[in-house]
Amino acid sequence: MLNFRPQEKTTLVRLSNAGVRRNGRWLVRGVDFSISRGEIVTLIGPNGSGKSTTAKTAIGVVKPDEGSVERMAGLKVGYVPQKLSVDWTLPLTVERLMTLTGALKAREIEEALAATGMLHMAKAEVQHLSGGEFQRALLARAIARKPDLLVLDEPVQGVDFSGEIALYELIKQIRNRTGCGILLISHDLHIVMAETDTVVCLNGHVCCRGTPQAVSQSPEYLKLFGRRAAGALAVYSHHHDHTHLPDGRVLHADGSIAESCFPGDGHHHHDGAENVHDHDPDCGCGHHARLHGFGPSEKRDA
Ligand SMILES: Nc1ncnc2c1ncn2[C@@H]1O[C@H](COP(=O)(O)OP(=O)(O)OP(=O)(O)O)[C@@H](O)[C@H]1O
Repeated sequence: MLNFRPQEKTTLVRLSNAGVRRNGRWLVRGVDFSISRGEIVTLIGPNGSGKSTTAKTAIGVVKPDEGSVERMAGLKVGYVPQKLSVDWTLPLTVERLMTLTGALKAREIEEALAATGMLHMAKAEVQHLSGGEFQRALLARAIARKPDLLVLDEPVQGVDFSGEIALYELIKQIRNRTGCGILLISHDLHIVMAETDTVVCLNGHVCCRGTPQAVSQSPEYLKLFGRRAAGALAVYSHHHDHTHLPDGRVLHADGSIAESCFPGDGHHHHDGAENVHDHDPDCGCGHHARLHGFGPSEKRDA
């Protein structure tokens, strides 16, 4: 059930040509995208491609060294980082985890835990939670202050496939109920939430972007995981034709090495005609995405 008015297209955050440089190396460069209220943007990319850096830049934890980041005035962010610095040797209940970074009213804690299906575990020790329960507890903490933008850095880490589907379902429900914008970081290059409006693939810069669309039905997949799984996940498959070396230089498919990688640098090849070029045709990056959606034929409750 959609409780917010989707026509409200308020831009929450906009990155324009944003770049972050550390120790003489560009961690990310030329990043352009925006997130509006009710929108889901997913960042994908190989390890070290700059996903977390980009997310931190979007919320203001990291300042861009070039380009700009605009945020809606008074933007409230709920952030679930990739790693938590918590002393796991100390006892910590789910309830206490909720207030580690700031006070919350009992009612706010209760509502957030209920929304993530964790109310019955309020008194449970965090150390004993399963991977899926732990991620739900972190989600509860992030939504408790009713953020305009929810930033989730790998929210399905340590969660099995069924748990992953359930978590994506929950994230979708939170978006539908509150109308917040969601910036998701996916550790998986191939699987993103089907509800994602825009997938931004990073590899030190924006390689490509696209909309995960349901274009096919896989009987094996549906048999294995059921129809609900088909509605929750889509596959976004593509490849990179260059690798970013540890020193920041770029190794291209033809073996040549360049200082940086930008559209029109002449080091990218184009795929065969069978690929669907679903990203910005002007990007010129030479990366092409093919979407194999395991799509639902039925209309979802978005
Ligand atoms: N503060 C920093 N100073 C120097 N280098 C950094 C800093 N933060 C990140 N890096 C480097 O920047 C690159 C991008 O890191 P980032 O964590 O953004 O990538 P990622 O795509 O999120 O990676 P992963 O999938 O492994 O989590 C990495 O090579 C990382 O070592």
